[in-house]
Amino acid sequence: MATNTDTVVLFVVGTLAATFLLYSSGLVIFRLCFSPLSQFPGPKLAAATAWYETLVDITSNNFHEILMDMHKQYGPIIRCSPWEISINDAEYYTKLYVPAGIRHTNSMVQRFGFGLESESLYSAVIPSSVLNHKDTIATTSDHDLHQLRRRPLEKYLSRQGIMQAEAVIHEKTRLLDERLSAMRGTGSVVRLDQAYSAYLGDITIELTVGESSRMLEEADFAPEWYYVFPSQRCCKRMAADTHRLLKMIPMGLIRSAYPRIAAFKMWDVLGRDKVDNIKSDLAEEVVPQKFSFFHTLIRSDLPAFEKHASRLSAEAVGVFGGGTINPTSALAFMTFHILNDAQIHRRLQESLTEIMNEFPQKSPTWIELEQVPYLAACVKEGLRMSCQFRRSARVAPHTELHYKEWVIPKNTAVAMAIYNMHYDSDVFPDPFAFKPGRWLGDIDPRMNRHFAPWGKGSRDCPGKNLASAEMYVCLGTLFRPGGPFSAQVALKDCDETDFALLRESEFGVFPYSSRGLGVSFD
Ligand code: HEM
Repeated sequence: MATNTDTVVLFVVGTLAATFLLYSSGLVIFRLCFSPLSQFPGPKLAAATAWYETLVDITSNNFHEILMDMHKQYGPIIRCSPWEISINDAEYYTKLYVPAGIRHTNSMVQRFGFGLESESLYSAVIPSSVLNHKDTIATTSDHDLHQLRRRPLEKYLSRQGIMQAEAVIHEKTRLLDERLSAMRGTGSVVRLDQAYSAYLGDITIELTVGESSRMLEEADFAPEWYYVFPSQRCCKRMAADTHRLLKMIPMGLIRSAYPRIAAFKMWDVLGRDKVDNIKSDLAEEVVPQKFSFFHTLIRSDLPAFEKHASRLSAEAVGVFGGGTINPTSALAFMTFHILNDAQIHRRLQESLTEIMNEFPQKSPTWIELEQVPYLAACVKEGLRMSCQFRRSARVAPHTELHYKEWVIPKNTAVAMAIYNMHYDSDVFPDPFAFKPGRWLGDIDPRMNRHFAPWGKGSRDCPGKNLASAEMYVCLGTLFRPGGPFSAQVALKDCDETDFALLRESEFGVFPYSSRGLGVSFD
């Protein structure tokens, strides 16, 4: 027999369930019939609830493909979530992703599931407040604050800025070249992807905080730094509290128990330590060994709240990550495909004969290497394929946007996926194949319009010149005739499956089970 308490519990649960149902139905009816976006075409399910995309993210991670199919079915402009429009028309890319001088652009604060706000699904799992990452350039939504934060980095990493700092790239490239060349004929096997992450980490850290981290000199190329990336993805699946706990456990203990997690912590600690060092150097008027971004930033006239230690260390972590993760994936991806195809390998080597003929007495500059057509073709093809897979929506807070006959209300999130443009089979036939030759000769002019590996506008990649210089100098040096890859090198314990880009992250990443880029020098 039901007691009074049971009746009360049943009543409360029933009322809550009914309220929830009523609220959800009302919300769905509003979104489908009365929202200012209700006139836009697209699947009703995606317009009704963001749980649709959230569930795809959790189960199959292929929303970018589903989005492409939606465009095929409903046309170039669709509503892809309750609050977001997606456009698939490369001609519109530069109209949406505009420089700061053209109009104000906020980034979209991502929402998921019930519509909770979060920078991404990732930071919904580990809130950015836990990582202190919410105050970085990349995670600042408001246009004005974003510009204030971004301008100094943009200037420091401009084409001119990188040309001045190029000596660091050449110095590290020679070191990498010497280490790999010394292995020739020894039968040694090296994890080239780890070597690249040490190389890129050393350059980024030296340029941004003025001191070398010397990972390239370590016997095994500092695998901890390399594992920061997969460990970040591993932590992504954990609860926020796990990360909070991690912060309390001594580094040595974690390192011995689970080195990959130690890498994640190391990243955080490094950001804080470097910023603290610079602050105390500046207080004691110690002259830095090398000019650096953070020295300039801390000395600049930015408002004091912008120079708060926790914000700056979060920014440092962001720049170290941006400077290592994407370029490592891109370089390893390109190197795999070049080594995996004897014809591409031979052609690249031949194309470098003339420009590299005075090496090591003289290294050609990044700008000179950009002029080698086949090298440029390999870099472009690699960037086309290892691009950003998720879309980055932009919001024009003060103006309506116009696309063909459509008027998009102001303050609406509008996105265009780089993936849709880079993998469009009309423009790039056989888009999943690495074919540098497609970039040579009289190319379809649409290819350049579809190509946006760095994004565009006021929030494009500020590291594009640095990354580009690194890729040209590194590939040009290592693949030159007489270089480390001109002797008997073979891919070791890896094949295409290890480099099949996963779309689960912002950018295409290698599968978690990837055996990495093993190369043997026989
Ligand atoms: C192959 C190498 C790289 C690729 C393909 C790449 C690509 C991108 C893209 C597409 C964006 C725009 C994301 C968006 O629209 O939401 C971006 C943003 C960013 N990248 Fe890169 N990047 C690379 C290397 C670097 C490097 C070397 C650095 C730093 C030294 C860096 C730092 C950043 C930062 C801080 C942002 C955020 C910019 C903002 O929100 O204003 N990236 N990157």
